[in-house]
Amino acid sequence: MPHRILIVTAVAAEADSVAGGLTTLARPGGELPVPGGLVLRRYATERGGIDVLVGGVGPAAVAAATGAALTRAALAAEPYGLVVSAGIAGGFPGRAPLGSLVVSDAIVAADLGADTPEGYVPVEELGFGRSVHRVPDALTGPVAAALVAAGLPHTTGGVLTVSTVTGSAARADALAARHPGAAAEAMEGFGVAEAAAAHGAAVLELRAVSNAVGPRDRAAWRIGDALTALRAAAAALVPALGTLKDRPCS
Ligand SMILES: O=C(O)c1cccc(C(=O)CC[C@H]2O[C@@H](n3cnc4c(=O)[nH]cnc43)[C@H](O)[C@@H]2O)c1
Repeated sequence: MPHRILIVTAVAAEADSVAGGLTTLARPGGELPVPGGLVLRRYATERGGIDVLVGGVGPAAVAAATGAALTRAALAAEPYGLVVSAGIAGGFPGRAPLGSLVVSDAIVAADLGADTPEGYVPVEELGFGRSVHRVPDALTGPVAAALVAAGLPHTTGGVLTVSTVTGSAARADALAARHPGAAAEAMEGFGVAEAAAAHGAAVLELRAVSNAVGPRDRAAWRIGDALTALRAAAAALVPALGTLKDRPCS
């Protein structure tokens, strides 16, 4: 069975960057509707197909969209082996500078738990659910190597999924202390990961840093630079994506 990959972004600008990078090596294969008013943009490579989906902002919207795309693929007997959550993100200062890339070694729901007088308690400690998808080295390693080969600055680390963008130093410090391996925060990775895991697909998160995690400073955002980096990463990854083994996260 050919290797099939689904790349999920939150918004169209991110999907445009990914598509721009893919088309340096992959052939456009048209568009396909997905139930729920979604559209897949399709690309063909020598090793299999890559589909790009705009799944919406936030973990709930993107999980629903990713689930719809995965279900369509399963019903069509063309399941995805790998799902990639891609887009812009906030980078933790000192770990992921503006314009650089982050490859996930873990995808973490940073606020899926309970606040208690003793502090935050993740769902695992409450006795239900999970808040972490660990990404195997077999996925993270080749992707990071492809970015190195293309000369693209990157960090390998945890990517936090939040429902509220961090806007204060106190919140940034609390997240960094609770998740010392975190390199970036965004709003979709965990939703994509939950949908992928439900279908037995491997999952990876790839982020380009548009802003620092910390006090809100809209003037300091570098969304254009991040979208340019995302495009370069997509181009660099086409050969690597086709060689990755399908390994679900743990
Ligand atoms: O209004 C603000 O202060 C603000 C700051 C950063 C980002 C936003 C967004 O609405 C973008 C959300 C969108 O982009 C991803 N993203 C980018 N930077 C971050 C971040 O620092 N923390 C969380 N998400 C971020 C996210 O995945 C969404 O798709 C607003």
